[in-house]
Amino acid sequence: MRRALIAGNWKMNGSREANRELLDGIKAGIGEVSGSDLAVCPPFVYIPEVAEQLAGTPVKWGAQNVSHESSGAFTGEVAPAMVREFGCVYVIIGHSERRTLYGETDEEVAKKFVAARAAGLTPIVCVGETLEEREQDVTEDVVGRQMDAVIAAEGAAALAGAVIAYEPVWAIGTGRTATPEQAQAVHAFIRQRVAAKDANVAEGLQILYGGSMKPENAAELMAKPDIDGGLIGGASLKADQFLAIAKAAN
Ligand SMILES: O=C[C@H](O)COP(=O)(O)O
Repeated sequence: MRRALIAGNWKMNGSREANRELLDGIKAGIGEVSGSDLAVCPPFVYIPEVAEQLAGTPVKWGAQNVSHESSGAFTGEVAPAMVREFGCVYVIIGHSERRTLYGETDEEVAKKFVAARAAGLTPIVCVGETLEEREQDVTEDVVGRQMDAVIAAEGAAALAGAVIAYEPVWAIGTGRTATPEQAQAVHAFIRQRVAAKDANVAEGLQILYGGSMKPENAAELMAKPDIDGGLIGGASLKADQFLAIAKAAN
């Protein structure tokens, strides 16, 4: 039985004050969450303060991106070991905003996956198709290609302990959620893709759904057999909503 993970991707949002308020709210309600693990991924600069505020709580934290390099002349980049030093457990890799707005390729995502693991981080690898790709009926081609790039990097065994997030790009921040059936179909496809290489790893793999997940649709989505939690954007910025999503997995 896979345990659910509810991870908040704060994206480029927050302030020191707003973060404190949000984390205070999460900490106050965490006692009612029993069926899932929780994590938040703030912007880099807030990681040290978030680490202090969450120390000793069951809530883990992570980064939204990392370099595939470990050190050197890479202005503006942050190495995996650096965020690990501040207690990050997770790192989001290959979010569609990174792929679309910053040109990250499948190869780059695969390199970051390798670097993150080498530093002891748990990568949350994002995959997903655009609306145009869904309409052209090439969702499985796109997601399969994105998965294969990661699998090829170090073999399927490297996915043991990693996390995949299926995020249909057309559902991100749009209020338009994939139906539980649409999401389940792609989640099952992802698991199958890994199972073709390593059935045990596939069975244990946490596959999160992301894209306008909110308290109203979380239970229905997570009731599907291959949906093991959520990568939450907008709703992770409100403690009550984030906790309600987490409780939907109880
Ligand atoms: O990483 C999170 C996803 O991009 C989902 O964002 P959203 O919940 O605001 O649609």
